[in-house]
Amino acid sequence: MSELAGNGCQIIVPFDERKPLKEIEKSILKKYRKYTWSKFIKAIKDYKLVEEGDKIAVAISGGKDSLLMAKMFQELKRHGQVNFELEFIAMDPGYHKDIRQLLIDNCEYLEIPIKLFDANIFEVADEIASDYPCYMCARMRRGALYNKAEELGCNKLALGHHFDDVIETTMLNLLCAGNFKTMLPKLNSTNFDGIQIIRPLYYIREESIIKFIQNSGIWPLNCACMVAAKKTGNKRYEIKDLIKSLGDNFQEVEKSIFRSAQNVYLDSVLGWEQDGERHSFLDKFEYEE
Ligand SMILES: Nc1ncnc2c1ncn2[C@@H]1O[C@H](COP(=O)(O)OP(=O)(O)OP(=O)(O)O)[C@@H](O)[C@H]1O
Repeated sequence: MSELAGNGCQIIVPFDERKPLKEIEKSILKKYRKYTWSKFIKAIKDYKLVEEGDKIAVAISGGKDSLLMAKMFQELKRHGQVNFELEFIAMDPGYHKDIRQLLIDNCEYLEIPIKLFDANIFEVADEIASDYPCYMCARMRRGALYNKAEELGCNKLALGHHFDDVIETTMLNLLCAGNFKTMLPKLNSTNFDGIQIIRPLYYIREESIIKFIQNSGIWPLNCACMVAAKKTGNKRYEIKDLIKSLGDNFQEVEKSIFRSAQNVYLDSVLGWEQDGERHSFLDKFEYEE
Protein backbone atom coordinates (compact mmCIF):
# COMPACT_ATOMS: atom_id res chain seq x y z
CA MET A 1 0.00 0.00 0.00
CA SER A 2 1.21 3.54 -0.64
CA GLU A 3 2.50 5.69 2.20
CA LEU A 4 -0.25 8.23 2.60
CA ALA A 5 -0.05 8.78 6.29
CA GLY A 6 -2.11 11.48 7.85
CA ASN A 7 -4.03 12.50 10.89
CA GLY A 8 -7.59 13.45 11.52
CA CYS A 9 -9.02 10.08 12.42
CA GLN A 10 -10.73 10.32 15.75
CA ILE A 11 -10.22 7.37 18.06
CA ILE A 12 -13.31 6.87 20.19
CA VAL A 13 -12.50 5.50 23.61
CA PRO A 14 -15.38 4.06 25.65
CA PHE A 15 -16.13 5.60 29.07
CA ASP A 16 -16.26 2.23 30.73
CA GLU A 17 -16.72 -1.54 30.40
CA ARG A 18 -19.07 -2.86 27.71
CA LYS A 19 -22.65 -2.52 28.98
CA PRO A 20 -25.13 -5.41 28.75
CA LEU A 21 -27.02 -5.38 25.45
CA LYS A 22 -30.40 -4.69 27.07
CA GLU A 23 -28.96 -1.60 28.75
CA ILE A 24 -27.46 -0.35 25.48
CA GLU A 25 -30.80 -0.81 23.73
CA LYS A 26 -32.63 0.94 26.54
CA SER A 27 -30.25 3.90 26.44
CA ILE A 28 -31.35 4.64 22.85
CA LEU A 29 -34.97 4.97 23.95
CA LYS A 30 -34.31 6.66 27.30
CA LYS A 31 -31.01 8.39 28.04
CA TYR A 32 -30.23 9.36 24.43
CA ARG A 33 -33.82 9.55 23.19
CA LYS A 34 -33.88 13.29 22.53
CA TYR A 35 -30.67 13.40 20.53
CA THR A 36 -30.77 10.07 18.70
CA TRP A 37 -34.06 8.17 18.62
CA SER A 38 -36.38 11.21 18.29
CA LYS A 39 -34.27 12.62 15.48
CA PHE A 40 -34.18 9.25 13.72
CA ILE A 41 -37.97 9.06 13.87
CA LYS A 42 -38.34 12.67 12.72
CA ALA A 43 -36.17 12.12 9.65
CA ILE A 44 -38.09 8.95 8.81
CA LYS A 45 -41.39 10.82 9.04
CA ASP A 46 -40.28 14.05 7.36
CA TYR A 47 -38.73 12.32 4.38
CA LYS A 48 -40.85 9.12 4.26
CA LEU A 49 -37.75 6.97 4.57
CA VAL A 50 -39.50 3.80 5.72
CA GLU A 51 -42.72 2.71 4.05
CA GLU A 52 -45.02 -0.27 4.20
CA GLY A 53 -43.53 -3.32 2.47
CA ASP A 54 -39.98 -1.94 2.29
CA LYS A 55 -37.04 -4.30 2.36
CA ILE A 56 -34.13 -2.24 3.66
CA ALA A 57 -30.46 -3.15 3.38
CA VAL A 58 -28.79 -1.46 6.35
CA ALA A 59 -25.13 -0.89 5.49
CA ILE A 60 -22.87 -1.67 8.45
CA SER A 61 -19.25 -0.57 8.28
CA GLY A 62 -18.76 -1.32 11.96
CA GLY A 63 -18.16 2.35 12.76
CA LYS A 64 -20.14 4.20 15.41
CA ASP A 65 -22.71 5.64 13.00
CA SER A 66 -23.81 2.47 11.31
CA LEU A 67 -23.86 0.49 14.58
CA LEU A 68 -26.27 2.99 16.10
CA MET A 69 -28.31 3.02 12.88
CA ALA A 70 -28.63 -0.78 13.00
CA LYS A 71 -29.82 -0.76 16.61
CA MET A 72 -32.37 1.98 15.87
CA PHE A 73 -33.76 0.07 12.89
CA GLN A 74 -34.20 -2.96 15.14
CA GLU A 75 -36.02 -0.82 17.71
CA LEU A 76 -38.21 0.65 14.97
CA LYS A 77 -39.16 -2.83 13.81
CA ARG A 78 -39.91 -3.84 17.40
CA HIS A 79 -41.98 -0.78 18.32
CA GLY A 80 -43.11 0.77 15.04
CA GLN A 81 -46.39 0.37 13.21
CA VAL A 82 -45.04 0.03 9.69
CA ASN A 83 -44.36 -3.39 8.22
CA PHE A 84 -40.91 -3.68 6.72
CA GLU A 85 -38.01 -6.11 6.46
CA LEU A 86 -34.35 -5.63 7.32
CA GLU A 87 -31.09 -7.05 6.01
CA PHE A 88 -27.79 -5.98 7.56
CA ILE A 89 -24.98 -5.95 5.03
CA ALA A 90 -21.30 -5.47 5.82
CA MET A 91 -18.66 -5.34 3.13
CA ASP A 92 -15.04 -6.17 3.88
CA PRO A 93 -13.07 -3.93 1.51
CA GLY A 94 -9.78 -5.54 2.59
CA TYR A 95 -9.65 -4.82 6.33
CA HIS A 96 -6.80 -6.03 8.49
CA LYS A 97 -7.88 -9.36 9.97
CA ASP A 98 -8.10 -7.91 13.51
CA ILE A 99 -10.39 -5.14 12.29
CA ARG A 100 -12.59 -7.70 10.54
CA GLN A 101 -12.76 -9.70 13.76
CA LEU A 102 -13.69 -6.58 15.76
CA LEU A 103 -16.54 -5.92 13.33
CA ILE A 104 -17.79 -9.50 13.69
CA ASP A 105 -17.47 -9.47 17.51
CA ASN A 106 -19.28 -6.15 17.91
CA CYS A 107 -22.13 -7.24 15.67
CA GLU A 108 -22.46 -10.56 17.50
CA TYR A 109 -22.51 -8.78 20.84
CA LEU A 110 -25.09 -6.27 19.64
CA GLU A 111 -27.13 -9.04 17.96
CA ILE A 112 -26.90 -7.43 14.54
CA PRO A 113 -27.12 -10.38 12.13
CA ILE A 114 -24.77 -9.12 9.42
CA LYS A 115 -24.25 -10.67 6.03
CA LEU A 116 -20.51 -10.09 5.62
CA PHE A 117 -19.07 -10.19 2.11
CA ASP A 118 -15.68 -9.44 0.54
CA ALA A 119 -14.79 -6.86 -2.06
CA ASN A 120 -11.25 -6.09 -3.08
CA ILE A 121 -11.69 -2.34 -2.82
CA PHE A 122 -8.67 -1.07 -0.87
CA GLU A 123 -6.21 -2.80 -3.17
CA VAL A 124 -7.88 -1.61 -6.36
CA ALA A 125 -8.28 1.99 -5.10
CA ASP A 126 -4.63 2.07 -4.09
CA GLU A 127 -3.55 0.69 -7.45
CA ILE A 128 -5.59 2.82 -9.81
CA ALA A 129 -5.81 6.05 -7.79
CA SER A 130 -2.89 6.04 -5.42
CA ASP A 131 -2.74 9.84 -4.95
CA TYR A 132 -6.42 10.34 -4.22
CA PRO A 133 -7.80 6.92 -3.38
CA CYS A 134 -10.69 8.18 -1.21
CA TYR A 135 -12.96 9.27 -4.06
CA MET A 136 -12.43 6.03 -5.99
CA CYS A 137 -12.85 3.95 -2.85
CA ALA A 138 -16.13 5.66 -1.96
CA ARG A 139 -17.53 5.06 -5.46
CA MET A 140 -16.57 1.41 -5.54
CA ARG A 141 -17.86 0.91 -2.03
CA ARG A 142 -21.22 2.36 -2.97
CA GLY A 143 -21.37 0.08 -6.04
CA ALA A 144 -20.61 -3.03 -3.97
CA LEU A 145 -23.31 -2.13 -1.43
CA TYR A 146 -25.91 -1.50 -4.15
CA ASN A 147 -25.06 -4.85 -5.73
CA LYS A 148 -25.54 -6.71 -2.48
CA ALA A 149 -28.78 -4.86 -1.70
CA GLU A 150 -30.11 -5.76 -5.14
CA GLU A 151 -29.03 -9.39 -4.79
CA LEU A 152 -31.00 -9.59 -1.52
CA GLY A 153 -34.10 -8.10 -3.16
CA CYS A 154 -33.99 -4.85 -1.19
CA ASN A 155 -35.61 -1.66 -2.45
CA LYS A 156 -33.70 0.65 -0.08
CA LEU A 157 -30.12 0.99 1.05
CA ALA A 158 -29.65 2.80 4.38
CA LEU A 159 -26.37 4.65 4.97
CA GLY A 160 -25.15 6.05 8.28
CA HIS A 161 -24.43 9.63 7.22
CA HIS A 162 -25.38 12.11 9.94
CA PHE A 163 -26.06 15.86 10.30
CA ASP A 164 -22.37 16.78 10.45
CA ASP A 165 -21.63 14.76 7.29
CA VAL A 166 -24.40 16.74 5.59
CA ILE A 167 -23.13 20.21 6.49
CA GLU A 168 -19.52 19.23 5.83
CA THR A 169 -20.54 18.12 2.34
CA THR A 170 -22.35 21.41 1.74
CA MET A 171 -19.30 23.41 2.82
CA LEU A 172 -16.89 21.15 0.94
CA ASN A 173 -18.79 21.74 -2.28
CA LEU A 174 -19.04 25.48 -1.68
CA LEU A 175 -15.42 26.06 -0.71
CA CYS A 176 -13.60 23.48 -2.81
CA ALA A 177 -15.79 22.76 -5.84
CA GLY A 178 -17.52 26.13 -6.25
CA ASN A 179 -21.00 24.71 -6.31
CA PHE A 180 -23.98 24.50 -4.00
CA LYS A 181 -24.92 20.89 -3.45
CA THR A 182 -25.84 19.04 -0.30
CA MET A 183 -26.26 15.40 0.65
CA LEU A 184 -29.92 14.41 0.39
CA PRO A 185 -31.83 12.25 2.89
CA LYS A 186 -33.26 10.14 0.08
CA LEU A 187 -32.33 9.62 -3.56
CA ASN A 188 -32.95 7.24 -6.42
CA SER A 189 -30.01 5.29 -7.70
CA THR A 190 -29.05 6.18 -11.24
CA ASN A 191 -27.47 2.79 -11.95
CA PHE A 192 -29.58 0.40 -9.91
CA ASP A 193 -33.21 0.56 -10.92
CA GLY A 194 -35.66 0.46 -8.07
CA ILE A 195 -33.16 1.06 -5.24
CA GLN A 196 -33.26 4.19 -3.12
CA ILE A 197 -30.54 5.42 -0.81
CA ILE A 198 -31.88 6.61 2.54
CA ARG A 199 -30.03 8.44 5.33
CA PRO A 200 -32.03 8.13 8.54
CA LEU A 201 -29.35 9.75 10.75
CA TYR A 202 -29.81 12.98 8.78
CA TYR A 203 -30.76 15.07 11.83
CA ILE A 204 -28.44 13.43 14.35
CA ARG A 205 -25.36 15.31 15.52
CA GLU A 206 -22.10 13.37 15.47
CA GLU A 207 -21.35 14.33 19.07
CA SER A 208 -24.56 12.58 20.18
CA ILE A 209 -23.51 9.38 18.40
CA ILE A 210 -20.08 9.56 20.04
CA LYS A 211 -21.64 9.99 23.48
CA PHE A 212 -23.98 7.06 22.93
CA ILE A 213 -21.20 4.76 21.74
CA GLN A 214 -18.82 5.77 24.53
CA ASN A 215 -21.53 5.13 27.09
CA SER A 216 -22.23 1.69 25.57
CA GLY A 217 -18.62 0.62 26.13
CA ILE A 218 -18.33 -0.62 22.53
CA TRP A 219 -15.07 -0.04 20.64
CA PRO A 220 -16.29 0.79 17.14
CA LEU A 221 -14.11 0.55 14.05
CA ASN A 222 -12.25 3.84 13.88
CA CYS A 223 -9.42 3.96 11.39
CA ALA A 224 -10.18 0.90 9.33
CA CYS A 225 -8.84 2.40 6.10
CA MET A 226 -5.77 0.52 4.86
CA VAL A 227 -4.93 2.89 2.00
CA ALA A 228 -4.95 6.50 3.02
CA ALA A 229 -5.36 6.05 6.76
CA LYS A 230 -7.65 9.08 7.02
CA LYS A 231 -5.74 10.88 5.10
CA THR A 232 -3.49 13.52 3.75
CA GLY A 233 -5.42 15.69 1.41
CA ASN A 234 -8.75 14.75 2.89
CA LYS A 235 -10.32 18.18 2.94
CA ARG A 236 -13.24 16.87 4.95
CA TYR A 237 -11.17 17.00 8.13
CA GLU A 238 -10.15 20.59 7.47
CA ILE A 239 -13.77 21.54 6.81
CA LYS A 240 -14.80 19.89 10.07
CA ASP A 241 -12.28 22.05 11.94
CA LEU A 242 -13.33 25.13 10.01
CA ILE A 243 -17.01 24.71 10.91
CA LYS A 244 -16.02 24.20 14.53
CA SER A 245 -13.99 27.40 14.59
CA LEU A 246 -16.77 29.35 12.84
CA GLY A 247 -18.96 28.42 15.77
CA ASP A 248 -16.87 30.76 17.96
CA ASN A 249 -18.10 33.83 16.09
CA PHE A 250 -21.36 32.80 14.44
CA GLN A 251 -24.20 31.57 16.58
CA GLU A 252 -25.67 28.20 15.55
CA VAL A 253 -23.58 28.23 12.40
CA GLU A 254 -24.15 24.48 11.88
CA LYS A 255 -27.91 24.98 11.78
CA SER A 256 -27.53 27.86 9.33
CA ILE A 257 -25.43 25.77 6.97
CA PHE A 258 -27.99 22.97 7.18
CA ARG A 259 -30.93 25.33 6.62
CA SER A 260 -29.29 27.01 3.64
CA ALA A 261 -30.13 23.91 1.59
CA GLN A 262 -33.77 24.19 2.65
CA ASN A 263 -33.97 27.82 1.59
CA VAL A 264 -32.49 28.26 -1.86
CA TYR A 265 -34.05 31.23 -3.65
CA LEU A 266 -33.98 30.23 -7.28
CA ASP A 267 -34.90 33.81 -8.21
CA SER A 268 -31.59 34.92 -6.75
CA VAL A 269 -29.07 32.56 -8.29
CA LEU A 270 -27.07 33.00 -11.48
CA GLY A 271 -27.23 29.46 -12.73
CA TRP A 272 -28.36 25.98 -11.79
CA GLU A 273 -28.53 22.47 -13.14
CA GLN A 274 -31.59 20.28 -13.14
CA ASP A 275 -31.87 16.74 -14.55
CA GLY A 276 -28.52 17.24 -16.24
CA GLU A 277 -29.61 20.45 -17.97
CA ARG A 278 -28.00 23.86 -17.35
CA HIS A 279 -30.16 26.90 -16.68
CA SER A 280 -29.29 30.58 -16.32
CA PHE A 281 -31.16 33.49 -14.76
CA LEU A 282 -30.77 35.10 -18.19
CA ASP A 283 -33.06 32.48 -19.76
CA LYS A 284 -35.97 34.33 -18.22
CA PHE A 285 -35.09 37.62 -19.92
CA GLU A 286 -34.59 35.97 -23.27
CA TYR A 287 -37.94 34.20 -22.85
CA GLU A 288 -39.73 37.45 -21.98
CA GLU A 289 -38.39 39.45 -24.92
N1 LIG B 1 -17.53 -1.52 4.44
C1 LIG B 1 -18.78 -1.13 4.55
N2 LIG B 1 -19.77 -2.04 4.65
C2 LIG B 1 -21.07 -1.65 4.76
N3 LIG B 1 -21.44 -0.37 4.78
C3 LIG B 1 -20.50 0.58 4.69
C4 LIG B 1 -19.13 0.26 4.56
N4 LIG B 1 -18.43 1.41 4.48
C5 LIG B 1 -19.33 2.40 4.57
N5 LIG B 1 -20.58 1.93 4.70
C6 LIG B 1 -21.83 2.70 4.82
O1 LIG B 1 -21.63 4.01 4.34
C7 LIG B 1 -21.81 4.95 5.41
C8 LIG B 1 -20.83 6.10 5.26
O2 LIG B 1 -19.51 5.59 5.19
P1 LIG B 1 -18.30 6.39 5.81
O3 LIG B 1 -17.04 5.63 5.60
O4 LIG B 1 -18.38 7.79 5.37
O5 LIG B 1 -18.72 6.19 7.31
P2 LIG B 1 -18.46 6.87 8.65
O6 LIG B 1 -18.85 8.32 8.61
O7 LIG B 1 -17.11 6.50 9.15
O8 LIG B 1 -19.63 6.05 9.40
P3 LIG B 1 -19.54 4.75 10.26
O9 LIG B 1 -19.29 5.29 11.62
O10 LIG B 1 -20.86 4.05 10.13
O11 LIG B 1 -18.40 3.95 9.66
C9 LIG B 1 -21.61 4.13 6.68
O12 LIG B 1 -22.26 4.72 7.80
C10 LIG B 1 -22.25 2.82 6.27
O13 LIG B 1 -23.65 2.88 6.34
